[in-house]
Formats: sequence, C-alpha cells, structure tokens
Amino acid sequence: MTSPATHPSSIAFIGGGNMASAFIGGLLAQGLPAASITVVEPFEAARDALKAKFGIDALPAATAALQAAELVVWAVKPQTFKDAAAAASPYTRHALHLSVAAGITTDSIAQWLGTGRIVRAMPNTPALVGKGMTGLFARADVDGAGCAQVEAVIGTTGQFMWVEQESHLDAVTALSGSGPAYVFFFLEAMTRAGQDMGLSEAQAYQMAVATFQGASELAARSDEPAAVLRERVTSKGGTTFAAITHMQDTQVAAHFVQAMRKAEARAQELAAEFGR
Ligand SMILES: NC(=O)C1=CN([C@@H]2O[C@H](COP(=O)(O)OP(=O)(O)OC[C@H]3O[C@@H](n4cnc5c(N)ncnc54)[C@H](OP(=O)(O)O)[C@@H]3O)[C@@H](O)[C@H]2O)C=CC1
Ligand SMILES: O=C(O)[C@@H]1CCC=N1
Repeated sequence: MTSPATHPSSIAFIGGGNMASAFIGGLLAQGLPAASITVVEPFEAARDALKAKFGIDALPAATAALQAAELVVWAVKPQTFKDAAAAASPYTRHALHLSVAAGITTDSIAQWLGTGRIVRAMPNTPALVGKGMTGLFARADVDGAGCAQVEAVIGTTGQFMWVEQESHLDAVTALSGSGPAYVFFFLEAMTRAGQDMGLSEAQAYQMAVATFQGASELAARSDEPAAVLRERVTSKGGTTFAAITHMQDTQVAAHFVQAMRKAEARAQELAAEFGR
C-alpha cells in the first residue's frame, strides 16, 4: 500500500451510496479527518445514512464547496453520470478525478468534465470489509503523483491492479466487479442443496460460506493452479468426482464463461447508452 502521505488533502464524492460508503469508511479508518471529505448526494435517506455512519453532512447538490477538493470521486450510477457531471464540473476542473461507474469511458468523462486527469476504477463490494479488488486505468494526462493518490484511496479498501488498456476494465467489471454476486449465487445454490439433503438453512449456509472462505484462502496462499487444487480434492471414483463429472457433462464452466461475457457486453452497452 502507498504511504498515507500521498492521500489527497481533500476528497469530494459525487454520489454517496454503497461504493462511496466503502471508500469513506476506509479513509476514515486510516485517519483522514471527516472534515476533509465532501459528499454530494441528492437522496435524503442516503444523506441521513452518511450522517449516522460517518458524521458527514452531505450536500444535496453540487456547490462551490467542491472547489476545495484535490480528488473528486464519481460514485454515481452510469445512468446519472452525465447530469451529475453537468452540475458539478464548473467547480471541479482543477481536480484529479476517479470514476467507479461501470462502462462509462474516460473519453466521455473527459468531455463532460473538461479535463483529462481521470482514473477509471472498477471496485467490488467486499471493499466494504476491506477485502475489495479494484481494477484501475489511468489516462495519459495522469502523472505518477496522481496515480499514487488514487492508490492511497483505493488501498484503504483492499487490493488493486492497474490495467494498460481501458477496454480491459469491462473484463474486470465482468470478473471482480460483478463477481461477488456470482459467489452469492453459488452460496444460495449450495445452501439450497444442503437443505434438500436434510441440513438446516443456517447449517448449510454457514458451511457454504466457510467453504468459500477456506478454499479462497487456500488458493491465495498456494502457488499451484486452481486445477491442481481441485484435483487434490477429487478422489478417483469418489464423491467430488461424481459432482465434477456432472458439471463437466452439463457444461457448467462453458455456461459460466458465457454469463461473464454477457456482463462484459453489458458494460460495453452502458458506455453506448449513457456515454457521450
Ligand atoms: N455496487 C457494486 O457492486 C459496484 C458498483 N460500481 C459502480 O459504482 C457506481 C455507484 O454504485 P453504487 O454505489 O452501488 O450505487 P448507489 O445507488 O448505492 O449510489 C449512487 C448514489 O448516487 C446518487 N446520485 C444520483 N444522481 C446524483 C447526482 N446527480 N449527484 C450526486 N449523486 C447522485 C444516487 O441517488 P439516487 O438513489 O437518488 O439516484 C445514489 O445514492 C455505479 O456507477 C456502479 O456502476 C462499481 C463496482 C461495483
Ligand atoms: O452491476 C453493475 O452494473 C455494477 C458494476 C459491477 C457491479 N455492479
């Protein structure tokens, strides 16, 4: 992680929902004073939540208060980015910008904001518990100091990885951005199967969660590929063999790959629908 000295002195969040909350929680935990964070959030219930959780009084609309921000984080939905940019950009041209919006390209953002100092990020919700994975792409206008500032902010929520081509962020979106939902989907399915076999819902869920946690930790600590780790579980003619054979026969992996390509395609569609 980058040293705390590279934190921007003042950060503004446009949009104060799930993702903004993950970052704000991480920044406050690292000692950034709440007074150096400004949030613009039009939804009253979300403003109340920010006040209750972090003691931050969010603004209902963009104002000249944004001029103090060294870094502006765009945490609005792709659908609302353009309007939010129109309202805030008169106050933020001087700043470095970090967008977490799925699909929206830095070309669109540069046009809306009147600056090319933009880093695009694709985080995920485990950022809420400091276990996030974020893909990052910097436009050529962002210098090393700007990248270090972004790393200092993103690093408070977990791991990050830079990609060299902006189009790869759509792959990151399909993989780690949407990925937690796939894991929860499998947790639901494994819990249902456990119940079908006579376990209680609570028992099955706890076992499924612990299995994901344990297997992920094993993979993270191992230098062997997942296929080898899988084979080590799969005794010849045993129970895992029966399950994996069924998954192979019914092409579960191929369907999974197709599903992720749908997510990638949707990121590209979002760019076309809500970009410039
Ligand atoms: N959730 C996830 O797993 C991930 C999300 N993202 C991206 O993060 C972005 C935010 O997602 P998330 O935090 O989940 O969404 P949320 O809906 O929780 O947060 C977005 C917030 O922005 C507010 N907003 C709407 N218009 C404006 C405006 N003009 N100015 C300021 N704020 C505004 C919304 O208010 P209102 O509800 O009133 O519209 C909402 O509270 C999205 O672009 C998404 O693609 C990226 C990675 C993962
Ligand atoms: O579903 C979405 O569009 C956002 C981007 C990645 C996760 N959530």
